[in-house]
Order: sequence, then C-alpha cells, then structure tokens
Amino acid sequence: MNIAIIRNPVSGGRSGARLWHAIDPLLATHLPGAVVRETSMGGEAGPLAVELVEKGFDWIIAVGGDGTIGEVVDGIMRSSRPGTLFSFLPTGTGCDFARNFALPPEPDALVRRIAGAAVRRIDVARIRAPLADGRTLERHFVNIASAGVSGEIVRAVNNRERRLANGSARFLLASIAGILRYRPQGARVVVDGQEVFVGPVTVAAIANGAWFGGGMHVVPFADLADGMLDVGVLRGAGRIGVLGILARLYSASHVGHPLISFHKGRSIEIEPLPGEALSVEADGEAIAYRRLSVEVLPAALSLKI
Ligand SMILES: Nc1ncnc2c1ncn2[C@@H]1O[C@H](COP(=O)(O)OP(=O)(O)OP(=O)(O)O)[C@@H](O)[C@H]1O
Repeated sequence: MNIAIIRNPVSGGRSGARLWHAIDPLLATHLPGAVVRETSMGGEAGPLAVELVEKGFDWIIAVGGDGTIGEVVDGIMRSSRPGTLFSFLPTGTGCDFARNFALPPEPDALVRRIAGAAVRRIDVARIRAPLADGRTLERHFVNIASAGVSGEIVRAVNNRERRLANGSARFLLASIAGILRYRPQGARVVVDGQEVFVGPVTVAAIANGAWFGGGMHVVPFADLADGMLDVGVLRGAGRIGVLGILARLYSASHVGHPLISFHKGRSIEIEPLPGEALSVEADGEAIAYRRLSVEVLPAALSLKI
C-alpha cells in the first residue's frame, strides 16, 4: 500500500514535536515505505492531501491537531478518490476529534493501533456558501463547526503571538475571556427545513464528533457514524450564567439546562438575523463564512483507526 503522512510541524507546540520524535523512528517498522510531507504554512494540508491522492497514494495519515485533520479530510473529500483511506496521529493542542476514539497515548501502541486497524466508514459534513459571483464555496469538516462566541474563542486560541498557556488550559482561558467580551447575536437555526430557534445565540454547534474546545463534551450524543448531525444551541444569556454552563461542559452536565436545546438532522442552517454578525469556525479553525449551511455526507470517509 502507498502510504503518505502529512505532518503539521507546528501542531501541539513543543509537546507535539516531542511526540513526533517518538513516532518517527517507529514508522519504518509499522508503516514501511511511508512518505512524510510536512506543511510549510497554514492552509497547505488540504491541497497537499489532494495532490497525494491524485499521485496514487491510497492511505493518507494526518499528523497534527484538529485543524490539520479537518484540512486533510477536506482534501480527500475534494479529490477524485474520496474513498482513499484516512488515519491520524494526534499531536495537536486540543485533539478533540481524537477523543471520539480510545487511542492509546504511548507512541508505540498508537502507531501499532493505526497500522493494524480495521477500516470503518464515518460521516463527514460539508459546508456550502454561495458567493456573490454565483460560485459556491465548499469545505468539509469531520468534527464540529460552530457559530457564535466559539468562533471568537478559536481566533484567540490560534493567535500564535498571544499564548498564555498550553493545551486545554489555553482553550479554557480563551473561553472565559471570550465569554466576558461577547454579546449574543441574533440568529436563526433551521434543521431539515424546520426552524428550531430564532433569537439571541451564544453558541450554535453542528456536531459530527462530540467534543470541542479542548475537552468540552459539548454535544455528547453526537455519533460519527449515524448518518446524522447533532446540533446544540446555547441561547443568549448573562455572562455569569454562560460561565456556569462552560464549567459544566467538560462533564456533559449541561445537558438538560433550560438555555440549551439539542436537535438532530441531515441538513442544518445557522444564519445571522439582519444586522447581526456571527463568527464561524470549523474543526477548530476560523473560517471566513458568515453563516453555516451544512449537510451530512453519510459514511463518506474510510477511516482506519
Ligand atoms: N508549517 C506551518 N507553519 C505555521 N502554521 C501551520 C503550518 N502548518 C499548518 N499550520 C497551521 O497550524 C494551525 C494549527 O494546526 P493544528 O490544528 O494541526 O494544531 P493545533 O492547533 O496545535 O491543535 P488542535 O487544533 O488540536 O488544538 C492550523 O491553522 C494550520 O493551518
């Protein structure tokens, strides 16, 4: 099998680099012949995945965080062979997608696990945004896309010049700061053509996986392989109330809170009401879209993990 590894060398900072140095010498034994390509800047992993698939590689392994995983999945989905095998070795900061799988933390066990894993099909989500010139912008995500304060938090977390902490602590600090600054925006949420909410929103998340924000179990019912997307909507609320809910997200004890509703569907729209603005992120990366128009692609990804 032709194996290509796409590595983001800056993912996870120093601990990501340490993990990679432990993984690298194991490749020759467990993934013989694997070609390693490193990104040299942000946004390169997706086009690199397309290039490698078109060159004939039939198994692409992402090494990085959620952003890199999402970009590589997007590349595979855009390629002419979207059924190409995909795996990942999580070396990122938040590693929220990896939380959906019980992966061993030790490098040797991790590489063995990937090498010997069976292939399973999981769902992928596709965002579509119409452009003024009539074209449609498309991007896939595999874990969660969201709109609201989470979009602002992701922008702060990914700002490499202003980092106060590492790992999940960085998400928590950015979340507290983001919530204290945020004013809920008016939005409309539509699930399979039915309007499920209109009004001020703090966060609306469209989930394929169950975790975001460095360990927040935000949509705990989300199932990667059910052919559906789960939606969690946290309505506009006072800052202290939202900080209280933030504390509950890690243990999923926010479920049942009167300000939160959950929905399930195949096609989801989250759009700002006139005069309002939503910050949007997908797989932990800020994206320039102002609304989310998402559909599920059931069993689209051949995941070997
Ligand atoms: N060579 C590079 N130099 C600088 N930035 C890069 C490079 N390669 C990728 N990037 C960018 O690095 C960012 C972070 O990547 P990634 O999500 O993989 O790691 P992370 O942020 O540490 O982990 P997580 O998303 O799990 O919290 C992405 O925006 C990606 O586009």
